[in-house]
Amino acid sequence: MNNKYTLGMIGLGTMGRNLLLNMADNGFKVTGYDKDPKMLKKLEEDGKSHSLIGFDSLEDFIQSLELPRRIVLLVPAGAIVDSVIKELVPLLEKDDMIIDSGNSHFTDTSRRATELADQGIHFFGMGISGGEEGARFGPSMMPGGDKKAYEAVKPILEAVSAKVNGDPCVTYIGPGASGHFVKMVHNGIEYSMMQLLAETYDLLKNGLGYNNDQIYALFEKWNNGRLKSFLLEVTKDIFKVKDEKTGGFLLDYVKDEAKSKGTGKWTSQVSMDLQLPIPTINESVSARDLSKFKALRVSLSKSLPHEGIKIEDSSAFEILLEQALYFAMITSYAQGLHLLEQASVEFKYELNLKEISQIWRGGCIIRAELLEDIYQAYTKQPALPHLYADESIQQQLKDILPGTRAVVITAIQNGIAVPCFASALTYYDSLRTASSPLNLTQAQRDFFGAHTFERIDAEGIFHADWNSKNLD
Ligand SMILES: NC(=O)C1=CN([C@@H]2O[C@H](COP(=O)(O)OP(=O)(O)OC[C@H]3O[C@@H](n4cnc5c(N)ncnc54)[C@H](OP(=O)(O)O)[C@@H]3O)[C@@H](O)[C@H]2O)C=CC1
Ligand SMILES: O=C(CO)[C@H](O)[C@H](O)COP(=O)(O)O
Repeated sequence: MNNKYTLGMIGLGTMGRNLLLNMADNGFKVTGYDKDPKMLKKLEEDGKSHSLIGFDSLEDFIQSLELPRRIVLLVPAGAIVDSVIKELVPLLEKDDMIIDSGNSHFTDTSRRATELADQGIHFFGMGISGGEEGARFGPSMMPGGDKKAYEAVKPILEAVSAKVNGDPCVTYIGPGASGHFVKMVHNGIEYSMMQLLAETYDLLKNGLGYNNDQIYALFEKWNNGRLKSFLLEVTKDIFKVKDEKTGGFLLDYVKDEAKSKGTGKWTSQVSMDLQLPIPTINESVSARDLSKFKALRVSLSKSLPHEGIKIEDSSAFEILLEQALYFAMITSYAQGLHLLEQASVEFKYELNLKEISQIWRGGCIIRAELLEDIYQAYTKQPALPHLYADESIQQQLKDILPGTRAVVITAIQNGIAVPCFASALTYYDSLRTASSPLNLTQAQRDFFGAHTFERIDAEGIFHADWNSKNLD
């Protein structure tokens, strides 16, 4: 009888431990390794009912796995992944598999896959989303790269993933580092949705003068409608939590400086490289970075004070704000999906946006009712050039556009910063404009740098002497 383990996890922190417990719940014979003995103890305590045990020796851990070995890494992204791989490789045999499930940068994943393939080891990058709860009870997973390696873990991944209408929230994403690329863009959308909820909070608190109980009630109402989503659900709950120290609301004592681990920034960086604009996601990255200038903000708030104008009709504004939030959520997904489409061409990822929207419907941080409509849009037209091109999305955008404009105008009049709301609206207006003013940009470039331009009435490349020509 084979007493070896089917799969081994390296890194038994928040994600690794919970994913391993989930695998054990689903009847898989699994084990883990962590360099921190406390993590092993915690795994064994939490996994008592499955007699789950871990190893504190990497050699023993590797020897305990059946061949070819299936090893999942859930360690912090970056240099740690390289150092774990370096330690692992001398202990592995040809055809063993390493699955990096952390938030690794996609270029690191490409490099590691190439280096390991040279040594006969199958490596693939797999984004995972859902946080602690998701890992424990059903995440969404985005595996890409070595298909043979994926096939070897597919039954395990399908069993532990979240399910929507019986469909597992995991699918083979595509070749190369596509799995990590898609997870990175997922996080870009996540940043944007989080910033939109923060701007909504600002408008309710500082525009309407709502207290935390009122905001909770409104978010709860919205979460029973088309805005229903994981992020709105957890955000609403934050408004209920009391601080043990002061007895007030904990949120009111949290410092307004947002941290980040890099995935949002990477999404913006690659969008610039691919010249595929995602301005609302970019604004959400900048908003976190701007928040870090707390001392400067405090000082400028004294020298540049602003008298806020209170919004009078709160009931009417609530309705408009719900529309604006929905508009900007659609736009956040639209930008992320557009970037995926471009990256698919550029990096030959063979991405299937229908399947990606399908596996995002459950388990992950950006899961939302709206993803069902998005999934339907890509089911109807797999080659949809942009989410805005879908008729049913267009109908929804038309209905909520006036409300969105009203909210952005009101915010600007009241001096409330709404970078993501404003940018979503401006993105929409830019994309629905057949004749943009960028003919002027081309003329300027040709004027000062002889950069040439194209004409709308003739083929070819042109240059003009703008200094003297046709002066009236
Ligand atoms: N937390 C989340 O919600 C999500 C996280 N991720 C990604 O998953 C990855 C893991 O995240 P998370 O579980 O939160 O991180 P944690 O820090 O909770 O867990 C990582 C674990 O790996 C251990 N570790 C570090 N170096 C080694 C090593 N050389 N050998 C063995 N074990 C090691 C750490 O030990 P020690 O602490 O002693 O260093 C720790 O126990 C990251 O890439 C993260 O970005 C992805 C989706 C969601
Ligand atoms: O991947 C995730 C969820 O999908 C993580 O929660 C993510 O690392 C959070 O990112 P950041 O720390 O930059 O806010």
